[in-house]
Amino acid sequence: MIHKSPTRRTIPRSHQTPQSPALRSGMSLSLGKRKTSVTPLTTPVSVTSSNSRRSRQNSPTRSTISSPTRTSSGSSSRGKLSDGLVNVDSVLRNGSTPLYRGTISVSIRVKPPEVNSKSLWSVRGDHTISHEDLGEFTFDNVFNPQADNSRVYEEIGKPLIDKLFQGFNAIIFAYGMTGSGKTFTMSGTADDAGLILLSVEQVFALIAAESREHKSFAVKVSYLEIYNEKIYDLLSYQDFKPPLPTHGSFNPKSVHSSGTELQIRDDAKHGVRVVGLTDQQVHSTDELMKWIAIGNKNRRTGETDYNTRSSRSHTIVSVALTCTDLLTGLETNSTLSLCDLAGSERAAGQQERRKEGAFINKSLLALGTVISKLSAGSTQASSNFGNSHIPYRDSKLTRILQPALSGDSIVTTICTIDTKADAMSETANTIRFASRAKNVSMTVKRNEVEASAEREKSLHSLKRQIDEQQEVICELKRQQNIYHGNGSGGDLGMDALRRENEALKSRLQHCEKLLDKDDTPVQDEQFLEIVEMLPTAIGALLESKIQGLESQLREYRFHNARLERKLADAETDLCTRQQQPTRASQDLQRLLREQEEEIMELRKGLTRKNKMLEALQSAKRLREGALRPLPLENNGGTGYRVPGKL
Ligand SMILES: Nc1ncnc2c1ncn2[C@@H]1O[C@H](COP(=O)(O)OP(=O)(O)OP(=O)(O)O)[C@@H](O)[C@H]1O
Repeated sequence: MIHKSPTRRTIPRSHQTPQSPALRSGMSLSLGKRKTSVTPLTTPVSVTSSNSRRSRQNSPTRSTISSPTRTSSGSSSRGKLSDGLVNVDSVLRNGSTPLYRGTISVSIRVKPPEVNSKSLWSVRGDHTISHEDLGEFTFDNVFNPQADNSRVYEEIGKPLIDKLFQGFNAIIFAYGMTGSGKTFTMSGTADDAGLILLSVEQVFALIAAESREHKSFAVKVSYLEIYNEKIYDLLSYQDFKPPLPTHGSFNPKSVHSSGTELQIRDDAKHGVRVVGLTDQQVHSTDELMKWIAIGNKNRRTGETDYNTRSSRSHTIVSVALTCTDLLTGLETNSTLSLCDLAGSERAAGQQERRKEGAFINKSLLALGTVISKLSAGSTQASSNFGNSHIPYRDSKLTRILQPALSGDSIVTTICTIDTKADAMSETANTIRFASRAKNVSMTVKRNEVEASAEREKSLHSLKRQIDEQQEVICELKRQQNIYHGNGSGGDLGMDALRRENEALKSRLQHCEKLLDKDDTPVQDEQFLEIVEMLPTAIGALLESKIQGLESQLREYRFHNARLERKLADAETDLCTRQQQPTRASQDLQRLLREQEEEIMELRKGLTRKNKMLEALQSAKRLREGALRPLPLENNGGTGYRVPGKL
C-alpha cells in the first residue's frame, strides 16, 4: 500500500529512445496554404451533442477513400468538456453508477518531415488535417510536427489519469505505419518524456495529493508483448526475484526474460485475461520505470526500411491502481493500459522481417476490421448492432483489446503519420482507420467496488439470519420432542421454554440499549450544527457515517420488533402449556368421579345380590329342614314324616 510517495522527474537513460536528427534540427512540416475541394475518407463526427448516435445520424453523408468523386466540406463542430476529455458526450449517472458516454477519442500526430521534402498534407488549427487530393479531416486533436510529447500528454493523457482516479479503466494505443513515431510518443526520449512516463508521474503525483484524504493506494505494473502472434511476459524472469531494488546499482541488463508463451483465457467469471502474466507492485515513478526499462530491453526490435530500430511486436504496459477508503474500507480498482502497436509496413526484403511483418499486418488488419465493424454498428440502429459479429478472435491483439473495445475502458488512440510522398498509401490507411475509430461509440461503466461490497455485506447478513433461524428451528424441534416424549419431559420442555424466554428478554434489553446509544448523536442538534460548520469533505464523511448509524438503527429496530414478536409468541406458548396439566387433572378427576360412581353402583349391586343370596340360602335351609323325616315315636321307633302328612 502506498500512503504517500514523492515523485521525481528524473528520466533514466534506459527508458528512452534516441531522438531523430530531423527533430533535433527543429524541422517543421510545410503546411499547405491553398483551400482545396475536399474528399474526406469519412465525414468527421460532431461531438458536441449530448447524444452521439443522433448527431452521427444527422451528420453529412460519409464517403470513403475509394469514392473520390464525392466531396464534402468536411468541416465539423467539436466540443471539449470542462474535465479536459475531448469527445466525451457525458458522464451520466445511471442510478448510482456513473457512466462514461462518448466515442473513441482519436488524435493524429504528424511526424516532422525530412529536410526539403515536399508534402501534400497540411495541418490547419488544432483539429484539422487536409490532403490536396483526399480532402479535409477533423479529429479530436491534430498535433502538428512542432507539438512535443508534453503537449500530446496534456491533451490526451492527463484527462485519462483523472478518469482512472474516478474508477474508470482507460487505454491509449498508438497506431501508425512503421517509423511514424508511435514509440516516440509512448516512450519518448531523454529530452522529451513520453506518454508512459508522464502518465506514471501524474499517477504518483495524484497519489501523493490524495493520500491525505483518508485514502491509501496500491500500484501494480505489468508489461506484455505480442510477437508473431505469441504473447510473452516482459516482466517475468527466471533468475530474478521481486521486489525490485529501488536503490543502488540495479542493472536491468542483469535479468533475462523467462520467454514462456502465455495463453489467453476467456471465462464468465474473469472475462478475457492473459493467464500467468506477472504484475509487480511499485511505490514510485522510478521503481515503475525501472520495470519498464527491463521490459524494453526484452522487447523485440529490428531494422526496417523506414526505421532503424523498429518495434517488431505490439506491447501493452498496464498500470493497475487500487484505491482504499480508510474510513469505509471500500476498494476501487482501475487500470490504465498504454499500448504501443507495431507499425504497419509494406513487404520487407529480409526474410525474418517479412515473417514478422506478415504477423504484424495480419493483426493490424484484424484490429482494423474490428474497428470498422464497431464503427458500422455504432452508426446503424442499435438493434442491428446487437446482431453483428465482431471478429475479436481473429488475432491475439484484438482478443486482448476486446474488453476495452467492448466498453470496459475509455479508449483513446493516437494515430501517427509520416507525410512524405512514398508513405502516402500507409498514411491514407492510417487516416481511414482513425476516421472509423472516431465513429465508435462507447458506454463505459465505472468499476463500482462499493456496490459489490454492499451486496457482499447484505449477502453475509442474510446468511447470518438464515443460520440464526435454523438454530431457532432446531431448538423448537428439540423442545417439541421433549414435550411429546415421556411424562417427565413436560417439565424439561417448560424449563427450556422459560430459559429461551429469559434469553429473548435479555437480547431485547441489549437491543434497546443499543438503540438509545445510536439515537443520541443523530438527533443531537448541536452535533448537527457542528457537522454543518465542518469542511464539505469531512461534513460529507460524517453525513455518510450518520447514514450508516441510521441504517444500523433501522436494522436494530427491525431486529427488536422481531424479538418482541418472538417473545410474545413464546409467552403465549408458555401460558398454553401451563394450562394443559390443569385440564388434564380436571379430566382425570371427572374420570375418577365417574369411576367412583360406577364402583358405588357396582357395590350397591353387589350388596343387593348378597342380600338375595342370603335370602335364598335361608329359604333353602328352611326347605331342607321341612323335608327331613321325623322320628317315628308311634310306629315302632323308625318311621319318616311324610311330606304333606303331619
Ligand atoms: N514527433 C516526432 N518528433 C521527433 N522525432 C520523431 C517523431 N516521431 C518519430 N520520430 C523519430 O522517428 C524515428 C522512428 O520513430 P519511432 O521509433 O517512434 O517509430 P514507430 O512508429 O514506433 O516505428 P515502428 O512501428 O517501426 O516501431 C525515431 O528516431 C524517432 O525519434
